[in-house]
Amino acid sequence: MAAITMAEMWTTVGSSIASFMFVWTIIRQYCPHEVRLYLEKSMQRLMSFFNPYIHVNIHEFTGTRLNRSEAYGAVEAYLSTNSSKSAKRLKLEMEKDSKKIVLTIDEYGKVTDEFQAAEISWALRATGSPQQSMGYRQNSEQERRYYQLTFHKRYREMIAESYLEHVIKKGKEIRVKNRQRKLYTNGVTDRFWVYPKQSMWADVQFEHPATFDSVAMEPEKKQEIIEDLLNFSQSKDFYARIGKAWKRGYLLYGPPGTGKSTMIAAMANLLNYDVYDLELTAVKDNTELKKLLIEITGKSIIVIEDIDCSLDLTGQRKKKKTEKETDDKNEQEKKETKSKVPNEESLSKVTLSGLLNFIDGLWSACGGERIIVFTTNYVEKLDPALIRRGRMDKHIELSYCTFEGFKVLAKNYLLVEAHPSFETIERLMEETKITPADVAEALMPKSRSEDAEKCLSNLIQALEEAKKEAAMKKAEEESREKEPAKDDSLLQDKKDTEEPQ
Ligand SMILES: Nc1ncnc2c1ncn2[C@@H]1O[C@H](COP(=O)(O)OP(=O)(O)OP(=O)(O)O)[C@@H](O)[C@H]1O
Ligand SMILES: [Mg+2]
Repeated sequence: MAAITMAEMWTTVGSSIASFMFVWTIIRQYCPHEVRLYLEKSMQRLMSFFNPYIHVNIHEFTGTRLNRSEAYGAVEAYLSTNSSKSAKRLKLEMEKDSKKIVLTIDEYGKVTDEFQAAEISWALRATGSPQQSMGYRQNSEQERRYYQLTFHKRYREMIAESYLEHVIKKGKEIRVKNRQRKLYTNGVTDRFWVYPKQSMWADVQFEHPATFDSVAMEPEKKQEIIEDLLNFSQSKDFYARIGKAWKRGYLLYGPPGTGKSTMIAAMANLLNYDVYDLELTAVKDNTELKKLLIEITGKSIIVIEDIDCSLDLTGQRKKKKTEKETDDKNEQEKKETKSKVPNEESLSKVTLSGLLNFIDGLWSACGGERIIVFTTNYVEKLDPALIRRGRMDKHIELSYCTFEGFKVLAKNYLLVEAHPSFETIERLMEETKITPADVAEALMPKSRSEDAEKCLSNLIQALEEAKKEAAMKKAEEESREKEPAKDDSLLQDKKDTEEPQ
């Protein structure tokens, strides 16, 4: 009797489910969109009464904002790392400003995640009607996508307190890693005055291939710089604790061709930062400098190349003090800078104080996580205030090529780590000065037939020529030094012979 009742009961349940499904299908197909939404919501409410699972929705667009929500973007990036392993419905995306293609779950696709032994599931859903969706323009009728996070209610606290933070943090990191980095320049500022709403910076994709592996310098020094940079990029909390803006200044100095610009590219590639190449001579005045600064985002390197030639920043303070100094000295100074600074006065009114404010004034703290790099060939010409620690925190000298530096270049250019000619090269490098740029040029195969052997002999030849040239220069200088003495002695002789008369 009981068995018959059970069978009957299951039949009744089965047929009720079937009729419900039938009615639901009719509703989905024929009911107006608003009615369907209303019924769906009511159903969800009813189900959630018995359901131990909690849902959290992260919408692509919130309120009236036309921009995608940051949280949605972060979740999407986070899910792109594990969804390809477990989800069955995937979609391929390539966001604007992203250099990578990403696979994320497609609409109605699902993916599971594990965190502190809790099983969490993610799904991509959409409300509204897809037919009416028009790109990013939103209204209540259009399709709105959202990620739905589902977990058991016993994990409520853990999810709210740590899991969501973990997802957003990881997602942001992935987005930063995947984004296409930019190289900005202010060389075309005129367009700002024509179209005031446009950015003062023009940009191109940053694609410099230099890395610290390709920079020729002593391994210990290189390691120290890498650690310094990595330490800076991970020290947000430290800077907040000590009450200092999250930025760091590097002064790279040394003769031309020793790798200053190469190192900046390597820094940007190491930290995944954008590069803002600031052309000071194209900045009209201090106000414009401030405007440029405000537009610079975080995770960026601001570069001012050849700071000694950019403007007469070296002299402006001193000029006031030394007005009474002899005209000769001023003439000499003018001659020294003239060749490097064409029409500087007519181009820019940026002052030293404007630049000092740019580096560490109140405005410099907007944005955070910035590195400022100055490069110069003549560190001694710079105003001490400009390069004092706190402004330029780390001074790095890039100098002539050492044997260690050569070994890096030989490995990169020729794939050679040891060779009988290395001994000669080491000896010659101790005897003469050669820039890494010259070494790199000598090691570069000039035709397909040039092998490592030939390139190394090219370098030996270049070193020998540099040695001869240096010897000749030295001899010339010595003879020039002796000449006045010779003249003096001739004069003395003449005097001696004239005196008895
Ligand atoms: N330390 C280095 N390691 C690797 N390559 C280098 C190094 N120095 C120079 N080079 C090579 O020489 C070329 C010129 O170097 P770079 O432009 O970095 O020199 P620089 O110090 O910025 O010179 P300048 O003072 O004239 O601007 C680069 O393209 C690079 O190939
Ligand atoms: Mg350079």
